[in-house]
Amino acid sequence: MTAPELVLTSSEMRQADRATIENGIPGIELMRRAGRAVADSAEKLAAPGDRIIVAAGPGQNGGDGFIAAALLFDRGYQVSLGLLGTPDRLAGDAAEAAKGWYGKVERVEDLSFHGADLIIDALFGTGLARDLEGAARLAVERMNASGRPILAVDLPSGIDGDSGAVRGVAVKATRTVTFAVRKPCHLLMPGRAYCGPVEVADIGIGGDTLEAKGGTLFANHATLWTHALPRPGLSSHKYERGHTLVASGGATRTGAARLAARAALRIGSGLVTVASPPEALGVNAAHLTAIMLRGCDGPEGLNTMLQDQRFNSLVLGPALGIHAGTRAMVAVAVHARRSLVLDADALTSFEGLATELHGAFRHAPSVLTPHDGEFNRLFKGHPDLVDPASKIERVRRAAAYTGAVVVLKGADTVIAAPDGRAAINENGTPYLATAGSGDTLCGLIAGLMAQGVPAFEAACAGVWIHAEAGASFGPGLIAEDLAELVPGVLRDLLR
Ligand SMILES: NC(=O)C1=CN([C@@H]2O[C@H](COP(=O)(O)OP(=O)(O)OC[C@H]3O[C@@H](n4cnc5c(N)ncnc54)[C@H](OP(=O)(O)O)[C@@H]3O)[C@@H](O)[C@H]2O)[C@@H](O)CC1
Ligand SMILES: Nc1ncnc2c1ncn2[C@@H]1O[C@H](COP(=O)(O)OP(=O)(O)O)[C@@H](O)[C@H]1O
Ligand SMILES: [K+]
Repeated sequence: MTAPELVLTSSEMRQADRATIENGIPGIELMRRAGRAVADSAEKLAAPGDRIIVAAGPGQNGGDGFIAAALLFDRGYQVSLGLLGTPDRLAGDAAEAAKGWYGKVERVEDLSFHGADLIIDALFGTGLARDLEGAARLAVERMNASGRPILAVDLPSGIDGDSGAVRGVAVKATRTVTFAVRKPCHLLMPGRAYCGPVEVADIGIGGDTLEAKGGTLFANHATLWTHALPRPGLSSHKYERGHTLVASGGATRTGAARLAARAALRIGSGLVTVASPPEALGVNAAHLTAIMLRGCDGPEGLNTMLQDQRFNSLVLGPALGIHAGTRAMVAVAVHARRSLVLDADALTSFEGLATELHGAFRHAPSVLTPHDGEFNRLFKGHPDLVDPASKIERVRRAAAYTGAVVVLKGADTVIAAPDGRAAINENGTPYLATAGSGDTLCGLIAGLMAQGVPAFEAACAGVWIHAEAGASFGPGLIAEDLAELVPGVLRDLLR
């Protein structure tokens, strides 16, 4: 089976780099391999003899640029190179690499990018330390304005490697070639949108080293969780496949719960029940067939229902109402120690009250699924959770704080577990931004947990399957479609 795809932060990558050097591959050799990968990648974007302009920065990213420039010159291209700063500032391997470039070292300010068939952006990589200003900023703006194809070395200059944020201004790359593994900025927004297709070049940093220095952050693909997906055996009966309970809102707010319930059933929960306030029983009954329905009056009603141990997975939040009653229902669910997914109103009801959720979810598999707005409302007053620039860091901290797996939704949904594991999702589509889409996601995750899938794997699988279903449909997608598309996605996964 293919291993999960590791993603390393800038500092983890530096450690892997150092360990590789200590194990006997000199830094300059790693840089030569990186530069060769850049040259090889450039050839895919250029025609023989094309004019290639390299913009090199003052660090090792610039060093990669010098190596690539020399190789491309040897391969018959017309190559010019401009440096940001002066050659005497180059140090270490970058200074060594610069010695292999026999052409003129121009000032990056003097380069005319309009004349290029291809630009190689080797200004900054993982060492970017602050916003771009002055000559650096101007160089990036001029590259972008040229309209010429740009190959980014490691990452587009101006993008923060760990957060994917734009530090003032950033190169809009046509393609990016990175080394050993992808970095967070290749998957997180807005960085992902600046990279173009990302090529990962093997420069001889071993899998064991990458695993040892990273090992907790992944791209969210099936390789991460497919082993945990339920596969019913020949003699399985529905009671072995779990019973998901979804709490419904009042008479005019019932659709969200039914969307979640339908998704839980489609993902394989053996039974699904909607727990409905008495006044909404009629509306719910008119719309449910395979899904069961029970009257449930607030927190006490939920408490009574949960005496039945067969309800092993719960969804609370979609259209439940923002008030103390919802908080009380969450308390009942937490006390009952069932698998739990909390979304929407169940999260917003704790606005400003996040301390009540501190460590609350440690004792049972639990998943919180906020979007940015819900996340910021829930954790406002906790700058350590809302302020970090990196979405991965925010989600990891929220997971550690609450004891739940946290799914921070968006175009770059990040899933993190209290133990530090995290995954970034990238197979979504903007068509998923439609009313009720999040409710469906809750149901998928709860339905997987009902079948015994651990919380982190259930959250990662739920997010991926949800996104895959949405992407397979495309324009015109509405939330009702999503659950119906799940069987097709599952069929491919379980094949
Ligand atoms: N890891 C690996 O396995 C391998 C890594 N390799 C390559 O190394 C790259 C990382 O190299 P790196 O650490 O030297 O950092 P890099 O991105 O060149 O930038 C640092 C320089 O920029 C400067 N600077 C920073 N911000 C600035 C700003 N806003 N405006 C202006 N200046 C600014 C900063 O100067 P200072 O902050 O000191 O003023 C420093 O001089 C990596 O991306 C990959 O391409 C490969 O060669 C081989 C294998
Ligand atoms: N641009 C996008 N690309 C990919 N997925 C997206 C995008 N925008 C939203 N989504 C996904 O759509 C879903 C929307 O959920 P949510 O915001 O809770 O909506 P609702 O409350 O209407 O159900 C989330 O799973 C989110 O990750
Ligand atoms: K770069």
